[in-house]
Amino acid sequence: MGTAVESANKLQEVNGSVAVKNPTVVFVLGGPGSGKGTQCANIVEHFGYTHLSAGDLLRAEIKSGSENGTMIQNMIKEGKIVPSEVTIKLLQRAMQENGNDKFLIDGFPRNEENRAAFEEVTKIEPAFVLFFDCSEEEMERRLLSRNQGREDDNIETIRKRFKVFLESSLPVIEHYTARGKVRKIDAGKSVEEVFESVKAVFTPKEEKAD
Ligand SMILES: Nc1ncnc2c1ncn2[C@@H]1O[C@H](COP(=O)(O)OP(=O)(O)OP(=O)(O)O)[C@@H](O)[C@H]1O
Ligand SMILES: Nc1ccn([C@@H]2O[C@H](COP(=O)(O)O)[C@@H](O)[C@H]2O)c(=O)n1
Ligand SMILES: [Mg+2]
Repeated sequence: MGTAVESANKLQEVNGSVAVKNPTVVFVLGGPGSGKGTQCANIVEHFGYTHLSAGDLLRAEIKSGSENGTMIQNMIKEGKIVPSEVTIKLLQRAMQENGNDKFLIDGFPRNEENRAAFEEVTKIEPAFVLFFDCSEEEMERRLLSRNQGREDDNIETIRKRFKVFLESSLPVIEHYTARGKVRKIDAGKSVEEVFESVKAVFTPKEEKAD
C-alpha cells in the first residue's frame, strides 16, 4: 500500500476522466480458441487484474449501434483485423473508466500495426506477454463446441482466423520473444493444468521459494 500522496501521483486526467498513470499491462496472446478468455477469468480471480478483451470490446461496439458497427461486424465475420485506431480507442476508454492499475489485454496486439500504434499512442510497454500455445486441431475442436453464438465460430471463418494468426499475430509474438518478454504456456492441456502453469508466471519469485 502506498501513501495518499503516492496514490494521487499515480493518477492523471485523460479526456476528462481520471486514469492510473503507468498501469501494469500484460498482453494475453494465442490462437483463436487457445483459452485466453478462460484463463483470464482465473487470473482476475486470483491476482486482481482487470480483464479487457479486444474482441469483446469490438463486439460491444457493434451492439451499441456505433457508426463503426457495420465495419467491425464485417471484419469479424471475415476474421480480419479492425484498424488499430478503433480498437485502441476502445481499450484506452476501458482502462480510463476502470480504477485498477493492472490490466490483462486479451487478443491485442494482433498485428504489427496494433503493436506499434498502441506503443505510440499510450507509451505503455507490456510487463510481459502471456502466450497460449495450442495446436490448430485442438483450437478448432474447442471453437466448434464453444456454443456462445459467435458469428465467427464457423469452420469457414475459423480457417481465416488461423491464417491471420499465423501471418499477422505470430510476428508480434516473435517481436516480444526477441525482447525476452514472452511467457509461453502449453495450452493444449486441461483448464486446470494450464492454470497451474499460468499461476507460476504470476506468482512473485519470493513466494515461490516458500
Ligand atoms: N484447456 C482447455 N481445455 C478444453 N477446453 C478449453 C480449454 N480452455 C478453454 N476451453 C474451451 O474452449 C473454448 C474457447 O476458449 P476461450 O473462449 O477461452 O478461447 P479464446 O482464446 O479466448 O478464443 P477467442 O480467441 O476465439 O476469443 C471455450 O468453450 C472454453 O470453455
Ligand atoms: N486486436 C483485435 C482483436 C480482435 N479483433 C477482431 O475480433 C475478432 C474476435 O477476436 P477474439 O479475440 O474475441 O477472438 C477477431 O477475429 C478480429 O476480427 C480485431 O480486429 N483486433
Ligand atoms: Mg476470447
